[in-house]
Amino acid sequence: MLLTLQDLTVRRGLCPVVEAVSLTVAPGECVGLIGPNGAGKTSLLRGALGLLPATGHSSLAAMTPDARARAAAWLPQAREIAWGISVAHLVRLGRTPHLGRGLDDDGAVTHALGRMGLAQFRDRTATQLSGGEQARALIARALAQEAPLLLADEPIAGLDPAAQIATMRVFARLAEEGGAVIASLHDLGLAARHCTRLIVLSAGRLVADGPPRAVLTPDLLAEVFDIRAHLSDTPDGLVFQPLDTLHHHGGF
Ligand SMILES: Nc1ncnc2c1ncn2[C@@H]1O[C@H](COP(=O)(O)OP(=O)(O)OP(=O)(O)O)[C@@H](O)[C@H]1O
Repeated sequence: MLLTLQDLTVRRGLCPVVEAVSLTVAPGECVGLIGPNGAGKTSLLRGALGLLPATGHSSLAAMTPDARARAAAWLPQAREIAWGISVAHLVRLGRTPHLGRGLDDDGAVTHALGRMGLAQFRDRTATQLSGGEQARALIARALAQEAPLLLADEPIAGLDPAAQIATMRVFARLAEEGGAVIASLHDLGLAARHCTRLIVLSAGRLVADGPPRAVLTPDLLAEVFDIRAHLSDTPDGLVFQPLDTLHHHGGF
């Protein structure tokens, strides 16, 4: 297993915002972590990494920082790049856990830039990229780490449609190559099409876990997301379109 969580509970202040979550993630899985705003997705990812205090067990949080940096790459939600360094230099920072180990760091940087369609940007100053380009550069930095597991918090937010699809395909490919990805996502259509498995959080609890077709039922969409949606199997895969809010939870 690349990740094991047992009864992971994360508190912010006195309130548990993630409650007794248990799950395992195996090589080959591209997992979409879904749930409404405030459901606890970021808290779960950060708790699993040991970046937030948590009770219960996380196999990653239990590792030494060096071992963890080789076991898992982390793409946080904040996308701002503060340093006026080249894109290649930024992506190379992802190699930090491996430096001095005689690995092909230049090759890993070039490969990660290529995967994110940034080869022509490698010598540009990172702070002079557009918001979406900066987001792709930060994904490339996480890819350059070449860890078996990637945890990504809303990785496709702010990307144009082509870049969103391409990024989800990169994640699916990582899983096919024997790694695993856990990405928090709000776009349920892309989650349904590209993930092998969806994990649903609602008010800090894991309420569904399985293949997209089994998880995205009308009842779950109504109960957890407060929406009605169209779902159909097509030659292009599962197509999901939100149609309306149900206002069970009051709407705005
Ligand atoms: N620093 C904090 N102090 C207290 N409560 C917090 C803090 N950060 C987050 N919370 C609360 O914890 C809960 C879970 O937040 P979290 O960011 O994990 O949700 P999320 O599912 O990632 O949401 P979103 O989709 O909006 O990013 C929310 O109710 C939020 O208000």
